[in-house]
Amino acid sequence: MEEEEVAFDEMASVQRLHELKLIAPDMTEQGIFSEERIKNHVARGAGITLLYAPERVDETILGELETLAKEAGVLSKMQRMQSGEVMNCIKGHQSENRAVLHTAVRDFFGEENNSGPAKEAAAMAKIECDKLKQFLSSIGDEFSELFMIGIGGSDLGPSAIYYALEHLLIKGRKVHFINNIDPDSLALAVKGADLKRSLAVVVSKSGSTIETKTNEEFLRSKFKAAGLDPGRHFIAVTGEGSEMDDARRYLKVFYIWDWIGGRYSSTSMVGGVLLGFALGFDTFWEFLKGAHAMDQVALREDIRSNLPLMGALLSVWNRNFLGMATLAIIPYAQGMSRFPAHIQQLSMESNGKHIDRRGNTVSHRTGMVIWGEPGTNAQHSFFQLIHQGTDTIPLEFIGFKESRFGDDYTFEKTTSQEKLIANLIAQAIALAIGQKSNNPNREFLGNRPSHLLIAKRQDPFTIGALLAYFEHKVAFEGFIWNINSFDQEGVQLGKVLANKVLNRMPSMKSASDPFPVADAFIKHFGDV
Ligand SMILES: O=P(O)(O)OC[C@H]1O[C@](O)(CO)[C@@H](O)[C@@H]1O
Repeated sequence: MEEEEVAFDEMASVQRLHELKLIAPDMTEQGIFSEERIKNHVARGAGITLLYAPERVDETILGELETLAKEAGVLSKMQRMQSGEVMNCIKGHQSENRAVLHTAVRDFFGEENNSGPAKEAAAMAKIECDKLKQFLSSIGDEFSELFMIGIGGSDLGPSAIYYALEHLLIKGRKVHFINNIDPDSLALAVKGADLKRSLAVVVSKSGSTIETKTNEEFLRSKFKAAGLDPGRHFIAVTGEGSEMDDARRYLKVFYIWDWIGGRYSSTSMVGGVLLGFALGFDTFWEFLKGAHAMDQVALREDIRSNLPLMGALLSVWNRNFLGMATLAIIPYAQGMSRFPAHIQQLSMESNGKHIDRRGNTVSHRTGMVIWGEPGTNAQHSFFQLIHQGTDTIPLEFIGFKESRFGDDYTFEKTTSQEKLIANLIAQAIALAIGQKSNNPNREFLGNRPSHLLIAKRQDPFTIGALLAYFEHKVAFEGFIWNINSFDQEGVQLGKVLANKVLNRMPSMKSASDPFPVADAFIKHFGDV
């Protein structure tokens, strides 16, 4: 059997980990959360420190998790993925059969250890970067606003990154995100916008997503109504050869290719046009550098210093052995407020699978439900359930030592930034060690695991590294579970049915009910 075919439940390490879960360390034991433990549970790379002392692991468990990583051959899979092998496939069944090369679109920074498909992909991506640089300098100050139209992977990552780096917004520039098919999004965005000085970037890898197409036409109609030629304002980012690949309709067309999955595409032109326009090309370049630095970390053979692999192993431990179904991503940084939504798509669209890489139904759990909100706000809303509810919810905290603007205030001897980070640390400790009390209402059971991703500041390099950390963490989880993390067949059925319902709607309209929702519902069920 090939290395990549090892079924999760058949690995010897998996059997041993099932035994070890029964003796997982009790974090509420006095003295367990020692300085030595904290020092021994740290990994550093690409400017990020991963602190995982609050997880329910000890040396024996970590050793066995390392064996699991080796048995599943995850490092060789990561290497093969980054060098352009076809990793997006289901053997013996029709599937996308593609390379997975999002790492190539940021592989310009020196190591150049790639050859073959990865090298070719990097060269194609570099041409798009050069095109972008040239385009941005050619428009000068002609445009001050940008509408970004796209949905899912063509929106979530770029907008999450934009908000994380918004403090670097070029003076006088403004961006609007239009994703939902809800017409109110667009109606609100164009209110007060100066269309004469606006660009619109339409992002769709397939070039055929109905929400994006509709919003594009809707926005074009606004430009036309203002007496403007959309062809002088609209830019496309799309798959080469897609129906949007039409230079006559756009001021400029930028390309992505089928070897970049939508949710893994933020470092391609999918994020590039928006980030370059809003923050400047050099900022975008620094962001790519950070992502590339984490790509290198993901190849580290020493598992304890491979941050995304360690993150994946901890999640697999919590998911498959300690039985946890969800994971909360809690950034202690308001600018990161859209990051949980991006990681949610990245992880749930990738690892929401119940078949393995041969099409067999798996006998183990796969992707977790991902959700989250920034702290400290989250503490004042749903943390009660995390502390004292009946489900154990692991957490992935993100924090920065410095604030973005450096504009802070000392109140009662500490700054706001210090209060923010103190809260993060306090939550991780409180959730792990709990609190004993004679009053059951004041008792905290503890043993609620978490780990912390800490960096100096929210700069472009760090945000790139954090993005790539999650991309690789998700891929490593998929490698361990032996599933294909790179397709998304599950979202197709809904799209097909929505079109059927839409096609029927006109014939069902009547004077008394121009929007026959209930009838459409009944008719459709009747047909199934
Ligand atoms: O970039 P496109 O082709 O418009 O797709 C948008 C999104 O829709 C999906 O295909 C899911 O419907 C995502 O995977 C993708 O990120």
